[in-house]
Amino acid sequence: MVLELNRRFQGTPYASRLKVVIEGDVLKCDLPYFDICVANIPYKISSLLTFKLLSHRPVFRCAVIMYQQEFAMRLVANPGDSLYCRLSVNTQLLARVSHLLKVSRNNFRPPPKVDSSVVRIEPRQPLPHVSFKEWDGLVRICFIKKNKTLGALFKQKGVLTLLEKNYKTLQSLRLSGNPEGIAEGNEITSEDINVLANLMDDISMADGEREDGDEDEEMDTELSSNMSEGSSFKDKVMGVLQEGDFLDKRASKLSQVDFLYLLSLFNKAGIHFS
Ligand SMILES: C[S@+](CC[C@H](N)C(=O)[O-])C[C@H]1O[C@@H](n2cnc3c(N)ncnc32)[C@H](O)[C@@H]1O
Repeated sequence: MVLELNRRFQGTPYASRLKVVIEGDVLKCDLPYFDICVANIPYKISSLLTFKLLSHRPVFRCAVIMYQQEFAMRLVANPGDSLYCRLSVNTQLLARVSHLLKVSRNNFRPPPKVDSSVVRIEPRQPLPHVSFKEWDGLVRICFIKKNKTLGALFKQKGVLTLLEKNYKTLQSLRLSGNPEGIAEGNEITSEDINVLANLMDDISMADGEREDGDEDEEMDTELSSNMSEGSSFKDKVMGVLQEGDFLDKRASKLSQVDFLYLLSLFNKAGIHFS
């Protein structure tokens, strides 16, 4: 991995530090200030390294990284694309990502088993004002099955039980006058992004293949509920979706702005995801 400092240092005593070489595990070492990162990375650390870079402060200008092609296509996927997933939404919250070029496995001797792609990552400046835990909590639910309507997803007992538990906890914190425990929509912090890096750890290359799996049924059984049909909390959740015209929408087609709007509607109704 090559980290490059700004060209304005050229001709100054700092010129010898224009490029930095650090020996060590990139996931464990502290990275210095840098403007540009160019890297051909081991693909198994794709998520962790990407979110480590995105949590680095001060924010870098640009990273050009080679990934396994399917991972790269998921990073840059747009709403409606078949590979659009939680990884795309979370990365694009923090950065503008663009696909630069495909690199066939036949460009290497011996050829590896997979094709590659080079992607450019430019962190957003400023970062959006959102609690990342809240954001990812919402996105996680919406992508349990990305082609299912949000109305159907949020009706699941497991989802309602989880949200009602958060809701009641926050209500009692408010009543007990302990607002510190209450999650507010605030500026994204590097702590938030570290949370993200850990969450992303379980977004494996197989994530896209899970879209028609049984995760929603798993949630139903894992989080058993006493909630009766037509309970007032369920009505509250459905009311939020209706207010934003989200009942018949599907995560596979929602943009960043849609997710931010939906999160703001839930939070306004006192419903939180973390
Ligand atoms: C240039 S190769 C690219 C390999 C190819 N993209 C792949 O995934 O098989 C990656 C280089 O990163 C090094 N490497 C592996 N894990 C690392 C880590 N955690 N920190 C720093 N370098 C690492 C390897 O020794 C290797 O030289």
